Amino acid sequence: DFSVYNAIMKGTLVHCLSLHKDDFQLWNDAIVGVSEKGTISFVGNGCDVKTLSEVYGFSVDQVTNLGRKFLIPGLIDTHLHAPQYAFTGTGTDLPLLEWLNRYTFPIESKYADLQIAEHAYTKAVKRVLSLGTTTGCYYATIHLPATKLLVQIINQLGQRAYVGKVNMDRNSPETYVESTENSLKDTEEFIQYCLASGEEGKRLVTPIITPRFVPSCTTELMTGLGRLAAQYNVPIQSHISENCDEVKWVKDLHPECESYTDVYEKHNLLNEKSVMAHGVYLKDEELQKFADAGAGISHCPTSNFQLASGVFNVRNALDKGVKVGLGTDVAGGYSSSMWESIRQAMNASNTFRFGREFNSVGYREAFALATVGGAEVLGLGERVGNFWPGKEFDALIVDPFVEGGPFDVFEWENEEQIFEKMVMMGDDRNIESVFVGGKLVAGTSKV
Ligand SMILES: Nc1nc2[nH]cnc2c(=O)[nH]1
Ligand SMILES: [Zn+2]
Repeated sequence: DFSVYNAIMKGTLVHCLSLHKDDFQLWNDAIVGVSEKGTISFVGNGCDVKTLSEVYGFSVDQVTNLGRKFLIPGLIDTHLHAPQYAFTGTGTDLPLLEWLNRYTFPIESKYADLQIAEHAYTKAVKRVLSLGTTTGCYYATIHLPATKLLVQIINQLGQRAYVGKVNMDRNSPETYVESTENSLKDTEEFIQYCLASGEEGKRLVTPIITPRFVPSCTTELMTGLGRLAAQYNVPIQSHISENCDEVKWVKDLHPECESYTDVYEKHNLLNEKSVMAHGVYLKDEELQKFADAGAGISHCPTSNFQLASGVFNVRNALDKGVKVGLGTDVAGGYSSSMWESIRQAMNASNTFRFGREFNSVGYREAFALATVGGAEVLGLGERVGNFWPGKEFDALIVDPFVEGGPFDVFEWENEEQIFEKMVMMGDDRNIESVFVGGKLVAGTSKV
């Protein structure tokens, strides 16, 4: 029965089975079968099409030949702020706490207006999809209606996502703050709204509990959020130890806690479903708590450099057994592109190598962090991140040879060098197709 396949594609497949260096695979002339349901049926390497077609029951003329184009997993942005997309690339002059008050809170407060929200959220989601981000873990704002609207927009545009209504009931401007009671009530309504938007396993959007960060949330609010997370069995995201002044502030606010990590832990906000952004200043004991809890870190190097926050040591976190993915942290980060995050993750790791021996993160590993790493951090390791049969076909067709593209390829270069050029210099001009769950949702081929 040939109709069980949605597509059969032949091209150069590049993916990572895990973060381990031996699990990077680049296969010329690989063949991937995509089922009717949008999942990966099979992956063939080094076999001739005829034999494969007999084994898997497709006809040879069903095969789309991608030539020397690459087939790679979609990129996973484990931390971005949808409302901040509007001012991405500006406000690059201040450190975190000043940046929040001066640029971020005034912009986010505008999302009380649904027209502004619709316009900006549509632009934001379209942009990241076209750059190859097939899964995004989003912060919205404190506003329930606009956050529901973000869910609708993501569903319409066909991206896979985690979306959080932001919670803030202290240390926030008068124009951008909520009462503890409303914060919890709106969060619960938002969770129910998302969960009702489709069946488990088929839904594109998952609700995520989103205390902005410790300074923005009272103990009472954090306790309530921890309870909601457990009651609805939903993931949790926040920020942690991003900046020195922030860490000091949290210490002053919570003298009863041993560490920043301890604050989240004591409020039941640190578990295997938690994604904490940054973690630049986490002590080894805190990283150990992350590893023990199964909590993940979203490493956002572009943001860490832009806000002059500091440099996260990915190698150390990985050595301690902590799950790590990459994020853009737009607009703390000046780029919505996960390709930029990959490059900045390499730069960040290279800073630990200045003048000494250090096993820094190379391009293969950074690519792994942006795919399988992100999937693990979001608890989606069984569903996305690479081309393992049975997983969702969340994938990109990348054309390194595109006319007018951002780099040139020379005839003596091999496939891996070409792929490395894509990782280091490629952009949306090279991204021909973006698939989520087997459905074409963006790319230059989609007009
Ligand atoms: N980078 C970043 N850090 C934060 N900490 C609390 N809020 C934010 C935010 O919006 N961006
Ligand atoms: Zn952030």
